[in-house]
Amino acid sequence: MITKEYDLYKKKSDKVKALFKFSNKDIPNFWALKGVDLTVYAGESVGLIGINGSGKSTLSNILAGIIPQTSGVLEINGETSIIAIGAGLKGQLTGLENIRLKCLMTGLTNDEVDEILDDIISFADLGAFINQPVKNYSSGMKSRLGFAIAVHNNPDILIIDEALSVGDETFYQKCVDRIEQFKAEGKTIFFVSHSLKQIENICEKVLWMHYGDVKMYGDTAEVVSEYKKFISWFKKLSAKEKKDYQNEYKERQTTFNVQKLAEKSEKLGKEPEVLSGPPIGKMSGLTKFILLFSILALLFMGAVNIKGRSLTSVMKNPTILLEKSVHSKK
Ligand SMILES: Nc1ncnc2c1ncn2[C@@H]1O[C@H](COP(=O)(O)OP(=O)(O)OP(=O)(O)O)[C@@H](O)[C@H]1O
Repeated sequence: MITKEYDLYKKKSDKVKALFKFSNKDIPNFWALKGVDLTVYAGESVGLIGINGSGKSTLSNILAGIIPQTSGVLEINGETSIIAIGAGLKGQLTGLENIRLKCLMTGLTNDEVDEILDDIISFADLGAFINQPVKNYSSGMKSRLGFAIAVHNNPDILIIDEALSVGDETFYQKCVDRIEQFKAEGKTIFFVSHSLKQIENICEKVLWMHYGDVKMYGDTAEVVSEYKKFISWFKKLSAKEKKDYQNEYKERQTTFNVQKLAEKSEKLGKEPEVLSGPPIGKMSGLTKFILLFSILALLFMGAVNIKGRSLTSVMKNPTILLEKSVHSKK
């Protein structure tokens, strides 16, 4: 059961302040994922759908290893590669430099990059723009470059987050052909899109995310049909009803907690596992106390050392730390 909790600090300094507070009550938090439990097999292509803010990108970034989950075990068999508009591309570098950089980062040698360079350039089909800084690219051009690099790195799991919604029809078809080839090779595809047409075209299965929960997971036709019913029901609501509905679900995302996760897991017969520690401001009072005590002890030992005094003499008379150091007296 994967969860993702974000801290909603207004300023970075609030995060530091939170470290010195022994109560965690006032720290605003938000559960973007409230326990996602899913098994996807090699060769499957899974579409991720849901209204804005339902958790699709959060889930795909966790799958790609870009951000860590707050709790839950994620078992990934193989290399992942994510294509999101502009993700991982460096704006100051040219398209060509970005290709080399991203390929080297995935472990290829310079010689190996040279071997696939022409193919990537030809797939991206950016003409002279390949030598321009990526910051001058349109979103469609960034998507072309991202897609070309990702597919040539030959991942086992390809995650495509809205990257095909900005390209033109010709490029879209070229990507679909490549995705079909990937599927035939037994690779797994996660495809995030607001275009149900694209989802129906590419995916056999669909995961419908709804305010951090899995609303439905199953065959594309079935899930898309239920999703369409929901969208048309939602559209018919008055502006106030829509707002109330959204507020109610958002509220559930702020009041969610480990206890509720445990209850949910129990219902599903699952054991919740907390992997990573809580965000720093959310550590328990005792942990914060131990951490602060250790920092103060280190600073104290540092000061004793700098002053050239023995620990016992400082313990007997701490004010000698304020005197000139023993070294400077010499
Ligand atoms: N870094 C962050 N800090 C705080 N909240 C975040 C952060 N990233 C995402 N969120 C919140 O988590 C929720 C899920 O966001 P996410 O981007 O995963 O949704 P999405 O389904 O991909 O939305 P969209 O369709 O608009 O792209 C949203 O309410 C968003 O505001």
